[in-house]
Amino acid sequence: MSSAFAPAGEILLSLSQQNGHASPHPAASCGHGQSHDRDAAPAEDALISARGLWLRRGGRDIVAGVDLDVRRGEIVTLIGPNGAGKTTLVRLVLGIEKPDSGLIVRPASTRIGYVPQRFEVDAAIPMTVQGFLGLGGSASTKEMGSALDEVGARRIEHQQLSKLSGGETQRVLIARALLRQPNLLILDEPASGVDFAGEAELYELVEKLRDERDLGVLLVSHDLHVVMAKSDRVICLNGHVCCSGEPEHVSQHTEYARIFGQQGAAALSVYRHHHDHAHDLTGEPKPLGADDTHGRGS
Ligand SMILES: Nc1ncnc2c1ncn2[C@@H]1O[C@H](COP(=O)(O)OP(=O)(O)OP(=O)(O)O)[C@@H](O)[C@H]1O
Repeated sequence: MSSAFAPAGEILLSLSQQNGHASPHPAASCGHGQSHDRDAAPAEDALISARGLWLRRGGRDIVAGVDLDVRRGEIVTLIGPNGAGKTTLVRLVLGIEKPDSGLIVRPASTRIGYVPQRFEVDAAIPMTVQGFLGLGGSASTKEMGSALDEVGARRIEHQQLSKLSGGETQRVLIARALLRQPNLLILDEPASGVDFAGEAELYELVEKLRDERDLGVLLVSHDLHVVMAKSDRVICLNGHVCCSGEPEHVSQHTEYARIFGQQGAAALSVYRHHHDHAHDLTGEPKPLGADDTHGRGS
């Protein structure tokens, strides 16, 4: 295995192909806005770029020839069936896992805030939300309060972590990620363990943070309705990239239809028909406002 590191931490990892990998999976070229050309240069304006990532474990390719770019101000969502390699791809992007081959470029200016898929709280260890946010000691009480304000969780500042609901826990984890002042937020299934209404609210929150902070967002989600409503680009993964691009394009791709069937087709139409109103967090209709720049409603 060979590796090359560029100055100033720009190229995190560049490995030549190993383990007898052939060329990228043939289905990884659907031409829906995401490049899958092994020779394509990483995007210059991306917060993070990956080219030709491969990870092989237990005799099979878990991530096979995947390209990825996330830029400021866009929400990119990874979808795919269980075991498709979504979390593994996130781990590769974060540098937690090392690919067998491929290239990951992260400019020195990129600051990542990460919200993990699972977070176990040991009820035997007493810790308030504020105490948790203060772990590591770099944030002031004011900064912690302000991050909790931003995620709509100020009122639980002094509650025990172990007593929080799923949605509250996710908000606290997002607040913790914001304390790093990220320009790239990576969330692995932020709505797992959250009910339907809470899920919609969480994605509203992610969209609000993207808008207000001009963040790039890389999201893993199973909820196709929300994905299709909130994402600027979708990457449908099944080891390799089945298809990718704007939600409309992805929804018309045969691989997407094969994986998600009727449920997948319905997911887009629910959100992308023309409409003259939006809905608030309680589901009540409201007029389209100036902030409904994406024209998304229900
Ligand atoms: N270190 C490893 N060794 C062997 N297999 C692994 C390893 N890491 C992940 N896998 C396998 O790779 C596959 C992809 O896992 P991953 O968690 O990335 O999928 P996912 O798309 O996030 O799934 P889910 O939607 O269920 O969360 C799974 O079958 C998993 O068991």
